[in-house]
Amino acid sequence: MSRSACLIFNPVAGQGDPELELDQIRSILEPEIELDIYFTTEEVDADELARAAVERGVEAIIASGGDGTLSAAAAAVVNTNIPFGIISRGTANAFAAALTIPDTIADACQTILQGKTRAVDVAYCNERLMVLLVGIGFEAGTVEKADRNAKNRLGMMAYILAGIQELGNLQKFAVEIETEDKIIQTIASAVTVANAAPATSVLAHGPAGIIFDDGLLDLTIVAPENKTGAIAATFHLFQTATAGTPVERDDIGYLRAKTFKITTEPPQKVVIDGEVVGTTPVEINCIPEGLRVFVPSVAEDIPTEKLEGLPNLTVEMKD
Ligand SMILES: Nc1ncnc2c1ncn2[C@@H]1O[C@H](COP(=O)(O)OP(=O)(O)OP(=O)(O)O)[C@@H](O)[C@H]1O
Repeated sequence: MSRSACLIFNPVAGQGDPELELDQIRSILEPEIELDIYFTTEEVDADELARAAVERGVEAIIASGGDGTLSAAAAAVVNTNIPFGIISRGTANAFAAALTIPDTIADACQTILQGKTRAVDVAYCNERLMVLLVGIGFEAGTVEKADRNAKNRLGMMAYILAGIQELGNLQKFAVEIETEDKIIQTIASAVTVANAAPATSVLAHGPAGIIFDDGLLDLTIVAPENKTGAIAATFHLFQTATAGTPVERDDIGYLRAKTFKITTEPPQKVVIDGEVVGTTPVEINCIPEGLRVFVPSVAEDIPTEKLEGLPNLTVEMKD
């Protein structure tokens, strides 16, 4: 056995049985990787454990928990060049979906065993790390309503129901957005700045695709007139995010930049990678290739050919 890693494990994440899940991780990884295992507690979070691991000079850091655990651990690993492994066991698992990493324990462990890494961008939002996205306005209410209890009872449905409830409270705010080369002022209900985003984070999907290693961030402004408009806008975002096409509604706008300074009137709550962490104003700066992540060695490319299933199909390969 020549490889070693620090495994940071959140024993209360998700809705599974943590003992069984840890056994499964150990049974797959330990034949090849010597694991030094640390548990998060209410007092000691993944960030603190990962910082200590970086100081010990570990070969790799693997975090296992929900998006909160993964984001906290990643904060300590940024700009260290230490490879970072992700084993998602949370409710939303947006991290894995956005970075195209498998979200089952078995496949996530295989990805780490394969050993292939890829440099991905990250960003700092008011000095706090963001790997996925920052949500201003609408998203905070959704995250606050989907608390630990609701997630334990309902899983992913907790977020969906909270989102529907929040549509009833839709608030508008004045926003000023400053990039490297422009200043924009408008009225919005949600502003989302994404480095990487799963298709389920519909409010981030104004542009056709969010690329997590292009050195840029994508900002989407959603500004519906009323609740009916909000439902129509959300549905349109859902359709375009799924199809990978840009939005085409007057009440949704988007732009791409390295840096965003955002102020709102009145101040709005800010959600970073799924956690409510303060209020506007925010300054968000992209850190190109700041995190080295274990990724599947076979990229999950969109297939360019599909023939099987066609009637009376024959395929003859030419010399
Ligand atoms: N041993 C523990 N006991 C109680 N709380 C813990 C413990 N370890 C971590 N936590 C808390 O768990 C939260 C992070 O949970 P995490 O995001 O990993 O899982 P989740 O909430 O199930 O997933 P998701 O973010 O996908 O909804 C943090 O607030 C952290 O303080």
